[in-house]
Amino acid sequence: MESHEKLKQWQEEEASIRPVLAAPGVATREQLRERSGMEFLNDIFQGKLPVAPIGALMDFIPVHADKGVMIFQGSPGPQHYNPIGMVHGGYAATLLDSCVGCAIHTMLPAGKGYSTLELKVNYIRALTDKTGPIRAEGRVINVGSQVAVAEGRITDASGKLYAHATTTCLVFSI
Ligand SMILES: CC(C)(COP(=O)(O)OP(=O)(O)OC[C@H]1O[C@@H](n2cnc3c(N)ncnc32)[C@H](O)[C@@H]1OP(=O)(O)O)[C@@H](O)C(=O)NCCC(=O)NCCSC(=O)Cc1ccccc1
Repeated sequence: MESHEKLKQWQEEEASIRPVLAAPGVATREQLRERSGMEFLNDIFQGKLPVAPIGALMDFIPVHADKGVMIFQGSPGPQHYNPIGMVHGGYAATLLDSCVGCAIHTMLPAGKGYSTLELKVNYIRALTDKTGPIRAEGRVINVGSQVAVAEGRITDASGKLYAHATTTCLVFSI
């Protein structure tokens, strides 16, 4: 697909998903415990559970979840800058932490939770307010009974890579 077609597709997908999402908030422990990771994320997509407040703060949304895969989309703007002229590294780190963690969550059964133990980010090229929509795509590498690992990549609609990450998460009963 040509990059301008992909850009249009990304913009249309974001426009169709945003109105369905519920207000930002935090699920109760019971809502978390009784759903598998896929059920939990599907309920967020259907507006039955709140979206993450960090997404509202930093202006990114979930756009896709499947077994082992999670994608967020955002458009970096002036509010995300550091004082030296490009998007703060925390923006990419936040999207990458989100997509790799949720990718792991898609593999967990009901009654299991997770938390990031470690995140390693490589910044390949600077994000700016001209970059346009970007996607952070997380993919599971392995999910064990106690430890899960995943990787994530931030790209624009032309496929240009901006940052990538690996994570180690703890898996535990909730
Ligand atoms: C530049 C480099 C570090 C090294 O790249 P190289 O190994 O030499 O690789 P390569 O030559 O392949 O170039 C790759 C791309 O880089 C571009 N480019 C190259 N040289 C320059 C240059 N001199 N100036 C500008 N751009 C340059 C080049 O055109 C190409 O892009 P293109 O293919 O044309 O689209 C690159 O990895 C990078 O920008 N990473 C992102 C770092 C980042 O955003 N960190 C997070 C923010 S920091 C933060 O927030 C901390 C903080 C907090 C609070 C307060 C203050 C600070």
